[in-house]
Amino acid sequence: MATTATTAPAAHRCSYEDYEATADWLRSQTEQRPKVAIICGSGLGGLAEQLENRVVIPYKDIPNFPQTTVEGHQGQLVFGTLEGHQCVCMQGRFHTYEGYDVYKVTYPVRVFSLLGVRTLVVTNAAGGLNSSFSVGDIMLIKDHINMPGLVGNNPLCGPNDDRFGVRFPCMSDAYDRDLLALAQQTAEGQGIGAFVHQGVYCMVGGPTFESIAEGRALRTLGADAVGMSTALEVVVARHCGLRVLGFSLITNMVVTDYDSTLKANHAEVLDTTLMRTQDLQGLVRGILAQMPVDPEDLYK
Ligand SMILES: O=P(O)(O)O[C@@H]1C[C@H](O)[C@@H](CO)O1
Ligand SMILES: Nc1nc2[nH]cnc2c(=O)[nH]1
Repeated sequence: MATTATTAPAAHRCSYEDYEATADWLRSQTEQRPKVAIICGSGLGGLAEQLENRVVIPYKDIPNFPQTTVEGHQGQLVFGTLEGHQCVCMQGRFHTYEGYDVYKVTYPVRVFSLLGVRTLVVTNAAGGLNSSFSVGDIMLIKDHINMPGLVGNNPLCGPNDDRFGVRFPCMSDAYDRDLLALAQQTAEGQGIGAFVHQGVYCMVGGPTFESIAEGRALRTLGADAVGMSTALEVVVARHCGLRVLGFSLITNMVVTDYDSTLKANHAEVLDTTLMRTQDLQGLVRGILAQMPVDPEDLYK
């Protein structure tokens, strides 16, 4: 009998023991015990270079880890300290368009949770849909539209493992409002508020960029930016109780006009990340510098 995304065969899902085996192996490679995980988007891996006392572990050496296949994603975990926080950075993430299922794409998030991570910072490169945005703007993600999840391709499909979280997790609070406010305030303090906005990120499957009709439809749905990642990771992070802070770098404007001759392409995406990577790194550092090391102390 044919299987659908909602009834993925158990073999495609990962067991608690798989996640634990990976977490145990990572613990055996470093004494660092990160509380913050950072997933770096396309061309945005430079943030991991900022860590002090770095321990670098290639994905190919990590049990059960997938490999990155996309240009701009290096394929290694970097442990280290940033602004006083013990962090683990994914220099390269996984996407469903690479052929990975939603369980593999989100595999690292549950491993991070088992390692003791409490806060997840996600970054991505995205196409701008909001006509007031410009290329090079930074969007603080205040909400998402999880397009794969809405049609049943959700990493929480299948039997629920209560050791991670509840069967029906809430997503109306997916992006931590206190961290969002701190990010906005930090951006203003750093004098970059003019190109930092808040907005809704829509995840689509890719790897095609949007047709004009698709771009228009997503804008009508309420998306301010569109990309091919992040929402699945955030769903799994919220399921296991992590706080989430998300950033989209607007690397191109989605074409929504039949008279336009612009054509989205990955080279342009990577070029724009070069232009803004320092600002984004500075912003993340500025936020971490003001964030209490113990998340329980946040805003006490
Ligand atoms: O990993 P992210 O979401 O930053 O990567 C975006 C989406 C595609 O992977 C790629 C398209 O250029 O950039
Ligand atoms: N889907 C999608 N992903 C992107 N990632 C960077 N730019 C884009 C875009 O225009 N569309």
